Amino acid sequence: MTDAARPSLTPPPDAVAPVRHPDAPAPGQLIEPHYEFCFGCGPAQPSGLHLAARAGEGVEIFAEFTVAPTHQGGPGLAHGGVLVTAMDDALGTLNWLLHSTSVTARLETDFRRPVPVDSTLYLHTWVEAVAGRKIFCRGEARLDAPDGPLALTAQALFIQVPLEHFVNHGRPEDIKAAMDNPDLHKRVRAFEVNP
Ligand SMILES: CCCCCCCCCCCCCC(=O)SCCNC(=O)CCNC(=O)[C@H](O)C(C)(C)COP(=O)(O)OP(=O)(O)OC[C@H]1O[C@@H](n2cnc3c(N)ncnc32)[C@H](O)[C@@H]1OP(=O)(O)O
Repeated sequence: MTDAARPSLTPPPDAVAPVRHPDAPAPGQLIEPHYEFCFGCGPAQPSGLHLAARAGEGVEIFAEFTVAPTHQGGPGLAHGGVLVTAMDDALGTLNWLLHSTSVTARLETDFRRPVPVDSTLYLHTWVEAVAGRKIFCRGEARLDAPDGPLALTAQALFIQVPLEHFVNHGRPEDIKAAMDNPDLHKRVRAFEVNP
């Protein structure tokens, strides 16, 4: 599908190039999960994807995820929704490079080839442009090597939200537990910018 057919995912004429925040993780640095119970990257989520993400040189992320038997859709194949989750998380991790908090408003994914269990998906996501609160991003995922066959491509619109977005909408006991966690406090401070 052409960009013209995806108007809400195409940056408007007044959009600007993304700026890598001066305190963004250095290129090659492993990025800490934003939340230990995140289904995408949280280490405390037993059946989660355990996505491992690194900052790139630009406003970009390189991430890896190995498909486990718990991620199956068809026999021996990754579930499409799981692959979208991996892409969503790798796109969400771009927040660290902009030092903003944003959430997925729209995510369009093209599945280019089946992804078998035990294979590793190499994801690359980047911010294409920013227009006010709107962050236009793209991603691709390749099979078993950073330059392996293309398995997934995606285009997304993220919208910047204040930290209260999470506090106001999350289940209260999880918000309280997260607030009581000093490690999370440290991470949240990195995002203390007003959209
Ligand atoms: C404490 C831990 C901190 C962790 C931080 C890191 C978190 C990382 C998480 C990573 C995890 C992975 C990531 C995840 O999984 S994030 C989880 C999945 N996403 C969500 O739960 C988001 C749910 N949606 C919302 O909360 C609201 O709808 C948002 C906040 C998105 C917008 O509601 P808000 O009331 O604020 O704004 P608005 O409605 O005035 O819209 C503003 C503008 O945007 C345009 N628009 C809106 N939607 C769409 C759309 N679908 N297509 C096209 N355009 C759309 C809209 O037309 C308008 O444009 P314009 O009229 O101005 O031109």
